[in-house]
Amino acid sequence: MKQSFVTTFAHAKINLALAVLGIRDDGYHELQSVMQSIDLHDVVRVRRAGEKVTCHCGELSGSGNIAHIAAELFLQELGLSEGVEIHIEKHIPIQAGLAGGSSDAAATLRLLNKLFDNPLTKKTLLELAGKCGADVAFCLGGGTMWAAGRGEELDFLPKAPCLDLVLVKPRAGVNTREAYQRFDRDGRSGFLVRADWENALRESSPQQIAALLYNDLEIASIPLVPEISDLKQQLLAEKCYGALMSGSGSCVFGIAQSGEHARQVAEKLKNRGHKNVWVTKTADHESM
Ligand SMILES: C[C@@](CO)(OP(=O)(O)O)[C@H](O)COP(=O)(O)OP(=O)(O)OC[C@H]1O[C@@H](n2ccc(N)nc2=O)[C@H](O)[C@@H]1O
Ligand SMILES: Nc1ncnc2c1ncn2[C@@H]1O[C@H](COP(=O)(O)OP(=O)(O)O)[C@@H](O)[C@H]1O
Repeated sequence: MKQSFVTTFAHAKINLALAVLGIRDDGYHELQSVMQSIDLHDVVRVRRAGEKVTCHCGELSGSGNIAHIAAELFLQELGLSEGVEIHIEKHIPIQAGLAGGSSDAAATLRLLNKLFDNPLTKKTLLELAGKCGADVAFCLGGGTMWAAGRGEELDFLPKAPCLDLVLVKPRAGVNTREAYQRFDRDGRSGFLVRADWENALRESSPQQIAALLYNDLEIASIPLVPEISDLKQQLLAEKCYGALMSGSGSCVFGIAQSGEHARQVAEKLKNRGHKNVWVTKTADHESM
């Protein structure tokens, strides 16, 4: 008898703020970040099937998919030799700084734990997530989080208010490793004041949040994809409260004044020939 699927949404994230403090001995960078889940999501379905892991995800199918890697790690941790089948419906753009792959990996870990009757603790799931990638731990629960270390040391922040967002992605993406390499060459480290973020989030003020938007990787990614700078200016010219590149890019988000304003800005960008435009909003933390 065929086993049935379990399904979940894998939410994208934006970095409302990202400071790169410096390079570590392991080659990774020490970060401070305010990470925020958004409504834009992939759909991930998993079921027990066969003796191997299979991952179906259009052009990203196969063992290189980060969700496939996550499933292997999960089964290995439990010493299981059975297989699982993963299906991913992609909606999150790739190489956008929105953690689409990381979120698919996190969703796979969540689903597998459910499918196998919760054999792994939250702590073990976070450890497995850390082995998949720096952003995967955040994507396990999402919400509004303070991230430190490589991005995997997480702490709750006051929940962000509902922010109406316009996302726009240039045709070209940015390879995360390349952005960090560029940062090492040309970048300058800033830092975030956590108390300022806590205040702005507690005030639930989109304007105050917009005033604190910050990303040390922008300066590294703009020479790779110059359109980032232009898109940011367009979002600001359309009276978004603030605009910023997310993560290592190349996606840029604008905090709109309302849902209606976000739709109007998105329409204008589309009319100017920008194809990859989304209207979305912030999403809440989900329990694991
Ligand atoms: C920049 C950020 C900000 O949230 O997001 P994205 O733009 O990828 O979404 C993250 O730091 C990306 O996290 P993630 O995409 O999970 O990184 P990984 O797969 O672990 O690593 C990809 C590459 O980025 C570099 N990297 C990543 C994280 C970090 N703290 N320092 C790094 O130097 C690694 O050296 C590696 O070559
Ligand atoms: N499930 C997945 N979804 C998206 N990209 C994936 C996935 N699995 C592996 N990848 C690879 O990871 C790379 C970066 O993934 P993505 O999530 O788009 O990055 P980022 O958030 O760093 O911009 C992609 O270019 C792709 O080759």
